[in-house]
Amino acid sequence: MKCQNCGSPPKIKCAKTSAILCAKCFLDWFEEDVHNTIQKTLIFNKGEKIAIGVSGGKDSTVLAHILYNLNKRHDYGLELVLLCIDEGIKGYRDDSIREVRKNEEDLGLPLTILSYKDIYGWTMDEIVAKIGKKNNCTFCGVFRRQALDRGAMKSGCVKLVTGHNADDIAETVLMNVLRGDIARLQRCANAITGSEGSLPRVKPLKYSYEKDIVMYAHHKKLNYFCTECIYAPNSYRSHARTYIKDLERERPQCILDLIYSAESLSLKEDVSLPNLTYCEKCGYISSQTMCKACLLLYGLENNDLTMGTTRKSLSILKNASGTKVSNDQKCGGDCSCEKAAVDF
Ligand SMILES: Nc1ncnc2c1ncn2[C@@H]1O[C@H](COP(=O)(O)OP(=O)(O)OP(=O)(O)O)[C@@H](O)[C@H]1O
Repeated sequence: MKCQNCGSPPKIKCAKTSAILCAKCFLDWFEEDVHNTIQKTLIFNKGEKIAIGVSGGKDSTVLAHILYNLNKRHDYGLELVLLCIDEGIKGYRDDSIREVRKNEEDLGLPLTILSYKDIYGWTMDEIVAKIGKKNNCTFCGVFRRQALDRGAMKSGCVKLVTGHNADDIAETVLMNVLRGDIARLQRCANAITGSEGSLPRVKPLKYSYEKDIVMYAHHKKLNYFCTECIYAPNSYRSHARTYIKDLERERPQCILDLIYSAESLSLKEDVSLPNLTYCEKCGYISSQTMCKACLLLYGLENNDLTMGTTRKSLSILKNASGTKVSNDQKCGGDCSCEKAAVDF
């Protein structure tokens, strides 16, 4: 067998295309594939300041390196900065932050680290000590989403880039189908998400397969942290992930097809979307009078250990604000393991 591109001894089978390539041709192909996504989806404009959300994991590490290289090679004209959120999870995030710092050194990009403790007054370790492991992913996802937004805005960035890959998005599509969440289903596969008032979030790896990302990191010898969050439960997402991995073994194209299916959807006119306003407490964009993070903090501070369940949140929100609330005030966020299939 030979590399299909240059005839050298082959090393890698691309998960996305099934092509057999040598390491060099694979690395070139992978970078150009991400470049094509960026070109096709028009996610950047020249001169923009962009925050890259870096957790120290493989996806965001690969994302930071590729964006850095493509920005120079193709003259995107972007000003790139790194943004890391420290959730306060000992034995997990403190270790991954060490990898983030290595990326900072390797790339020479400015890094900002913001902590839940500073923003919300609580670490995830403290939250879990209080509420247990059952709903902790809801807190983490909601808090991280806001923290990333706040961090990026504070640094003067106009967009936030995340390392969500094709597998992540296919899982989210499937979860939204299974939950019948049509509004999220329609937008969860977009390359740019985010509504008025919150920063646009972009996903340049949305068509990149997880297996190819791992191969890229391996052959580029990138440092990354690869331990699952110690608080991640047996979540709904992990079932979707297992199911898609099984399907992928039979037919690798299924990951892209799930994404294409969601991209092709359009909402019927009678599907109503929430109106956006600003949180009365903290001023963050919200579809209710109190944003999700303030609602969760309210529950924590008032010793309501059942907070995070939709019904309970709804009743607390009603009591706290005296206003009418809709079913949109569900748990949500960007944590990969939490039960809701949120758009990011
Ligand atoms: N603590 C964090 N700080 C900054 N960005 C984060 C953080 N956690 C997640 N993100 C962003 O959200 C994306 C998806 O989150 P996910 O939970 O899948 O990350 P991960 O599995 O910890 O790491 P990675 O996606 O980098 O492999 C990440 O690629 C990253 O861009």
